[in-house]
Amino acid sequence: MIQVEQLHLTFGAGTPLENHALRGINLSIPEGQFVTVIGSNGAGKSTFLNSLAGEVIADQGQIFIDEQDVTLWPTNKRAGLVARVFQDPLAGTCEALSIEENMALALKRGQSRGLSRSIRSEYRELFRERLSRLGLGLEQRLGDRMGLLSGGQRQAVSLLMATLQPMKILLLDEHTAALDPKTAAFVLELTRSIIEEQNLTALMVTHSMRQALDVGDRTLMLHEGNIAFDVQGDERKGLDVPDLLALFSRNKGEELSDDSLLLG
Ligand SMILES: Nc1ncnc2c1ncn2[C@@H]1O[C@H](COP(=O)(O)OP(=O)(O)OP(=O)(O)O)[C@@H](O)[C@H]1O
Repeated sequence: MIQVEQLHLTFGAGTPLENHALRGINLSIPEGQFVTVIGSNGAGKSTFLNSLAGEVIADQGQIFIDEQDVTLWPTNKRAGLVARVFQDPLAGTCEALSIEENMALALKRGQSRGLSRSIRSEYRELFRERLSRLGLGLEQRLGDRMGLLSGGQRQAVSLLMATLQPMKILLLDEHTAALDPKTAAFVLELTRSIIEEQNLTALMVTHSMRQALDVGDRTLMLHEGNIAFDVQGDERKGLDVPDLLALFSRNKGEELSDDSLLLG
């Protein structure tokens, strides 16, 4: 469960480059809900995810995860609660390390213990079991360097790594955008099944309005650092891309000028 109250964040406050990126976001997401997040370039989507992950700390407002006030917690303290997968398949893994070393690091996320002691036979079995569900044969390649894997294989492993240890909140920042359509569909289906199996609360940023409606339980649109609309349940069912555009115009009193949102 995520509760966000009056969240504000300004970059470069008091300088000529001052940018009020988050402007009083209020949001409540129940446990197990899968929320898709859309919005034009610069709307504040990544900044919002960064604030949930603890990578940036809000200037005002509060964030609660499972009723704990995590507003001032740094990233490492939130590691047992929040995990992320980024757009760039290279971002979530270390290419010089093997698949099993990467997975061992993921298992130790937020802890200070070293890597060498962590790869034990019991973990290998767990890694093999998780990798085998991908159907990519990676369970036979535990010792291969991550750098040998394709972008889609790496992104699938990143997703497994993010969800390897118990956690509550999964943040996906356009994690399929750099993949070809077939691989993107595979990673998206994997995402869906992991979220469902582990009953995770998830936010997925996408630049495709179509994908935002096809996936998950609820769709939010951010605009200029705040929520322009928020649809779920019966209201969301049956909505099409033009309906989202109309919803935006109705709520904000302006037309959406960013065509990139219609992609996909
Ligand atoms: N570290 C930073 N320092 C200064 N300004 C920043 C920083 N990070 C983001 N911003 C600014 O905050 C605003 C929101 O950026 P953010 O990256 O959250 O947008 P976004 O909705 O994710 O956009 P995109 O779809 O282009 O990724 C933008 O104006 C951006 O330039």
